[in-house]
Amino acid sequence: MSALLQAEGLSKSFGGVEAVRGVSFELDAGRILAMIGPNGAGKSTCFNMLNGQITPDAGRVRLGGIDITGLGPAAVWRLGVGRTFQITATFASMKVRENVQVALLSFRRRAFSFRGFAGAACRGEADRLLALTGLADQADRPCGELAYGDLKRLELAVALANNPRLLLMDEPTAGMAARERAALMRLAAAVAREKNVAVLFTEHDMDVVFEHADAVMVLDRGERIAFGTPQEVRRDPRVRAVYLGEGFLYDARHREEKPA
Ligand SMILES: Nc1ncnc2c1ncn2[C@@H]1O[C@H](COP(=O)(O)OP(=O)(O)OP(=O)(O)O)[C@@H](O)[C@H]1O
Repeated sequence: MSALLQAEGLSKSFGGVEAVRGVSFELDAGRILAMIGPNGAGKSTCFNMLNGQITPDAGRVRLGGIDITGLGPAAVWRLGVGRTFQITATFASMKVRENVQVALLSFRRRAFSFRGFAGAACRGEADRLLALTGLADQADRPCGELAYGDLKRLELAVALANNPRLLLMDEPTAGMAARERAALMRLAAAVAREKNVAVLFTEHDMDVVFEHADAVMVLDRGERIAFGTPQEVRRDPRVRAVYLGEGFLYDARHREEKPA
């Protein structure tokens, strides 16, 4: 059986800059893939080609065997690609539950009005998503009052509203304290397994990457330079060269990797 997500030879240039060059990879349902690389490696451009924000110059993207290359973000979202953003994207004045309801209504193409928000629409389903993401007891609070970690959970609940088969998470733990980071990624991993959702995330925190990803893809200057299990990638000489001098290969959790 073919993989849920198949990216084949993706390329994109901006003027003279080749942001992504011939990147291919596959991702199965229920698996978690981290995409890492130094600043400017092409991670965001790759992400944007997967969710339809950018049309590749070359290459194809297939989801469940269907070619989605060149479709816009709304069409890609409808086909089952959810996305969380680096900057939290919720409506501050609305309640937590209402934010999820709006996402659910939007997916069902049902009309809603901000002034006369019905309150009852999709309420049960919204509450199920809030329970799944550990926010049941915050459902009636305005989003503007939430702690940052809870806002990120809410983003995850909103991203799950279209029942995605693939979830794209752009630096999901940016700005969070270490304990919160681990909790959010444990949650994302649990959701991936429970709902058989494939997760692709970009991340600068290597502890998060090595602890939560099933596989890691490394980009450098637009090219894929490594793909494998966290252990394989950590040992890869090209990856080591790219990250030379950065502590992540030798951090406290992987003492066995520390050079003598
Ligand atoms: N819209 C754009 N116009 C011009 N150049 C761009 C555009 N988007 C990206 N680039 C360039 O393409 C290259 C790859 O950028 P991209 O943002 O994809 O990298 P990244 O790995 O996500 O970086 P970071 O970790 O800093 O977010 C960079 O050289 C960047 O300057």
